[in-house]
Amino acid sequence: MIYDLELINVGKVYDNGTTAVSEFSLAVNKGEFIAFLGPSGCGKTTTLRMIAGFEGISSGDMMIKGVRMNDIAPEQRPTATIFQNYALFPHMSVRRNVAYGLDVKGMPKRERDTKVERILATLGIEDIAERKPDKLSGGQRQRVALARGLVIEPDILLLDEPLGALDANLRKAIQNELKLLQRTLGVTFIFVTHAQSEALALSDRVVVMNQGRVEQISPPYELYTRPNTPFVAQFIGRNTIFKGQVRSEQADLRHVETDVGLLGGLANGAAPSGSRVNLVVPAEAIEAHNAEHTSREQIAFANDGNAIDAMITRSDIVGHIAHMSASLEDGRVISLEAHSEKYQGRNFRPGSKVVLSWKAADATVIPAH
Ligand SMILES: Nc1ncnc2c1ncn2[C@@H]1O[C@H](COP(=O)(O)OP(=O)(O)OP(=O)(O)O)[C@@H](O)[C@H]1O
Repeated sequence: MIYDLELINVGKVYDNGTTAVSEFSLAVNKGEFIAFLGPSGCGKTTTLRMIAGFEGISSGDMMIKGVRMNDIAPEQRPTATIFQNYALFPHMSVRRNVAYGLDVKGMPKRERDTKVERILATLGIEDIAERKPDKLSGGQRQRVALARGLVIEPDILLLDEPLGALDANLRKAIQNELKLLQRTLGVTFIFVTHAQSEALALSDRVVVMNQGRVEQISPPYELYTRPNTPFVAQFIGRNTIFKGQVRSEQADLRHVETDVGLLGGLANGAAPSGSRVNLVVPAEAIEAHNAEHTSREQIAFANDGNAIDAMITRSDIVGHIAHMSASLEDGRVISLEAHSEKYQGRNFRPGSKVVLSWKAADATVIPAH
């Protein structure tokens, strides 16, 4: 199988001895939208720059369409890069900025002009084609940068926090456009971002990085519902993590002895009896029941044994989402989230005694490492 992009155990050690990336492996299919997500300094930009050829690769191999790229100069690679600051030429009009990459390739004028007009139309920026970048809005500059990258018809478009300079509303609008554009053109996108919601909303698969290493590569929903590592469980979504030891196993189901009792979830990876694990429960999976109306035993019976005593400490409805916090017996405060309709007529005020439950299928058991 030939992938559009393949990184095989890629590593980067900078000249000053900093190890920025270790054993990064990833295989990307044509037309996939991949996001690199992780905290500042985890190696996202370094990896993107190695793919573009702006940084050398210290170990491993990088292939594009089956051809080894390690020693190929950036301009010889079938990639284009969009930088956060867009790096537009200030003295050139939009049209000339977009044409620049084709001029560098020595493309004949007619062919060049046809391609430039086509991409200006695709991005809806024909009417600003004669303007200079300083006469454009943030969103328009963003589109020009995209046009400039896409006009050379790269196999892979590399985007380094391309929406970082935009305000929240525009960011949302451009996210949708970007996704549509990528789908229409079928170009492979590799997108670097700090913003979790952006990575989850846009990409087919997310690469979560931590300290230069890949933690997990999964489609957004899976990342959200089935984290593979404690880091991902803490970094993505709003999860509660119970530490404990596996007491029993039955197919994927595990019962885990924790500080607040025996709790159930589905194993993601090896979690044999006796092993130390984390039980990860998403805020959306937890339901609050009024402790005065239903017994803990009844709730446990209906929820695979998952029923713990708690007290509501905060309860807010924001839009149509109910956000609550509850303190557990061990003093820990955890988050719950649900569609507000779910709790209509049930008045959970701070101080209310509740039993919290979730289905084992909604919780994930991962090795503690
Ligand atoms: N030119 C360089 N020389 C030495 N170390 C560097 C260089 N560039 C980056 N680093 C280091 O490599 C590590 C990874 O940096 P990188 O910029 O790839 O992270 P990042 O995930 O993109 O971070 P951010 O989200 O803040 O941009 C960091 O420890 C950083 O300090």
